[in-house]
Amino acid sequence: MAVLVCGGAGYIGSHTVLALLKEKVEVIVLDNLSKGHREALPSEVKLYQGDLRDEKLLAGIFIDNEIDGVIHFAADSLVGESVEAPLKYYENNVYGSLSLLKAMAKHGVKKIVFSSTAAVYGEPREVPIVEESLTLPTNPYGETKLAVERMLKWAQEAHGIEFVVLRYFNAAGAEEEGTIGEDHSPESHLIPLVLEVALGKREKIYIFGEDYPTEDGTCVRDYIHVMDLADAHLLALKRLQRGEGSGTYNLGNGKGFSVQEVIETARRITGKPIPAEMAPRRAGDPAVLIASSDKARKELGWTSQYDSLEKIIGTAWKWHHSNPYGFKS
Ligand SMILES: NC(=O)c1ccc[n+]([C@@H]2O[C@H](COP(=O)([O-])OP(=O)(O)OC[C@H]3O[C@@H](n4cnc5c(N)ncnc54)[C@H](O)[C@@H]3O)[C@@H](O)[C@H]2O)c1
Ligand SMILES: O=c1ccn([C@@H]2O[C@H](COP(=O)(O)OP(=O)(O)O[C@H]3O[C@H](CO)[C@@H](O)[C@H](O)[C@H]3O)[C@@H](O)[C@H]2O)c(=O)[nH]1
Repeated sequence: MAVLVCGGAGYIGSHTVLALLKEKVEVIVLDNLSKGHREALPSEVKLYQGDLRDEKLLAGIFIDNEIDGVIHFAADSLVGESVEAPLKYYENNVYGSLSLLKAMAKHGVKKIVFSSTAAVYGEPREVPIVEESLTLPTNPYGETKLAVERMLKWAQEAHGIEFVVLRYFNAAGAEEEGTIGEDHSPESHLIPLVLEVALGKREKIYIFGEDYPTEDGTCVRDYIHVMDLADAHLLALKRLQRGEGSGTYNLGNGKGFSVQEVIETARRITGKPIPAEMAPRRAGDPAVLIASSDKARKELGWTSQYDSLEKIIGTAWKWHHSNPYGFKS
């Protein structure tokens, strides 16, 4: 089977490509390299360097390749930026997905796995968060992801496109051998920033808020290893192949760690002091985000291999330590 991976040169996409290749799935990647890296992909992978919104390019890809299914990672995904530039998010995330779904409907491709996010829930009313929890995004990023989720539902009804929506919590870590890892520019995620301090690339880490209603006052998040996410995509594709129908799944470890706990764990793993300084809250940050992934375990057969913060930060450190400047291109 051949799978088109949109955004496959990005962080989670490139790790998923590795998992697909391991299972001998033929992979075709579409990525405009706005955030991704050619180097993150094995040389044998066919890369179309172009944009999801380029309808001619998409038509060509579907005509030239026998594509059985699509995994769709391509999006802008910075919460803060989305508040400042909401239309950019509607343009890329909603219009890009619309363009993809139109091409799929036209070329008779009926399976898609879509990257959604915990940000669709907004400020949770209960933790752990289950899939039926209220979806009330507090920023345009989450709003655009929810809009695509709804578009998928209608595309299924009208065009028979079956979907698996995966709502990831906080992706972190790197492929075990340290060959690929996270390299965002600018970087905004906590774990890579903390490790950049350990590497001496940054002076200190700023802790955004110490007055949250949590045990140590800092925000709590559910960190999930990128290879566990990659596995979930394979399982989602298999579910669609078995004809078990569409579904929406949370993906997290079901355990929350505070910003302070992340920093302390990174200090232990790296053996570096990692200076930290308190800073004001970051707009739009919920205090606690923890997933219930029971549905993914039950219906996809998903399990987490990297279920401790030590394992997650350990693999991230291996990547950052041996590639302090990330990918070359
Ligand atoms: N990283 C996380 O913690 C996290 C959590 C929840 C959801 N997600 C979602 O998962 C997906 C992947 O996240 P990531 O961290 O790997 O991001 P990323 O930025 O590393 O990867 C996205 C890739 O898509 C490409 N891209 C973006 N717009 C494109 C377009 N119009 N045409 C072609 N290519 C395009 C980028 O160049 C990049 O390679 C995103 O959809 C994101 O919203 C990420
Ligand atoms: O320099 C920093 C960076 C982050 N944080 C805090 O660390 C936590 C985690 O932040 P970050 O790594 O930026 O992740 P989130 O903002 O939680 O968002 C991630 O996880 C969400 C799902 O939970 C996804 O929707 C987003 O795409 C993904 O970026 C938050 O409380 C931040 O306030 C700091 O204190 N200092």
